[in-house]
Amino acid sequence: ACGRLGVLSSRTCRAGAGVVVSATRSPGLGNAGNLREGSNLSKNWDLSRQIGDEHGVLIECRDVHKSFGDKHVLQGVSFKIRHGEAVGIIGPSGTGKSTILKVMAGLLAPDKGEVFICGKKRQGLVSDEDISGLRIGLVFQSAALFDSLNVRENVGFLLYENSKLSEERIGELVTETLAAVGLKGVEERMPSELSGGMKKRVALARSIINDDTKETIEPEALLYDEPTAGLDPIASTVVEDLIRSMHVTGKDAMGKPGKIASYAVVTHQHSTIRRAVDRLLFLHEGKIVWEGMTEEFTTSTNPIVQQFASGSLDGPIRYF
Ligand SMILES: Nc1ncnc2c1ncn2[C@@H]1O[C@H](COP(=O)(O)OP(=O)(O)OP(=O)(O)O)[C@@H](O)[C@H]1O
Repeated sequence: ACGRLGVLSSRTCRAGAGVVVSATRSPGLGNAGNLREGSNLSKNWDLSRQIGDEHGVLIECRDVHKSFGDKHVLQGVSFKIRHGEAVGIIGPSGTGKSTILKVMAGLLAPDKGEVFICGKKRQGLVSDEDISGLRIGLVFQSAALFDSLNVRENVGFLLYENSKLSEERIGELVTETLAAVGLKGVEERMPSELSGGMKKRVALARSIINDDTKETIEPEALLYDEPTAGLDPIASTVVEDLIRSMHVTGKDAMGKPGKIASYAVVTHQHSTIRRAVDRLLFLHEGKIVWEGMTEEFTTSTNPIVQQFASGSLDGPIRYF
């Protein structure tokens, strides 16, 4: 056991709610990417400057492979996420979307290929590295709150376990962070007393809370695994807007500027694609088969994208 709450091993404490990895800070850059589709994109971005350009790249996966037993899940996945980007990762079930998030977060090591964080090649897993520089938070699909801890202990978990802050200061930070995600007066509630949407917001608060006495404070990249799964349309909108509001381009529930430099969202929900992301990566059979801006998703002529966008049973994607 580790820390004041004493419920998990120290390794789990570090790699659990908010993953923190080593890297250096990088300068800002607007939305961009190695865009394979998109005739009218050049009016928005100087592509000749940005394609192949390493400037502003926070996370890069290069030819990443990952197998579980004889299942070759990731079969050469390559992409870049730049500073300022809001990226969606979509694709059929079981195609490896959660797996690539865990690889990016440093919770899973690729069998082959590399992950670069701000241009620096990651060696090993996040728990083996020093904590400094770019922080990557992973918000799990299930919200993954600890059932035996109340909201305050869940949100403050990493600080109770790993920081030297007083309990009083952690309590204040928890309240401030809950307010940033639009929650008030729920600190002493147990997870079982919250709705699904509230649980997701508590999980978001846990991934953005910071020890404000440390030099490197907030996570700069957040990875969300199906943040709106199982929510009704209105609760989904609340979470989608919250994700946007925490981005550098948005304002949080308290009207303060967002602090998250970039984020990636795995989702199956059209509303989340439309509302919370700007650029999409389509993963199918272990590879990125399409990249494009969100508005191109419904107009793409790529048969895989067309089938996925329409939900048709006819097309290259087969489940049975
Ligand atoms: N730790 C593991 N051990 C064994 N198999 C695994 C493990 N993690 C994932 N898999 C398998 O890898 C494949 C990809 O899983 P993953 O969760 O990444 O897919 P996904 O695209 O996120 O799916 P969904 O959209 O249904 O959530 C699945 O077949 C899954 O069963």
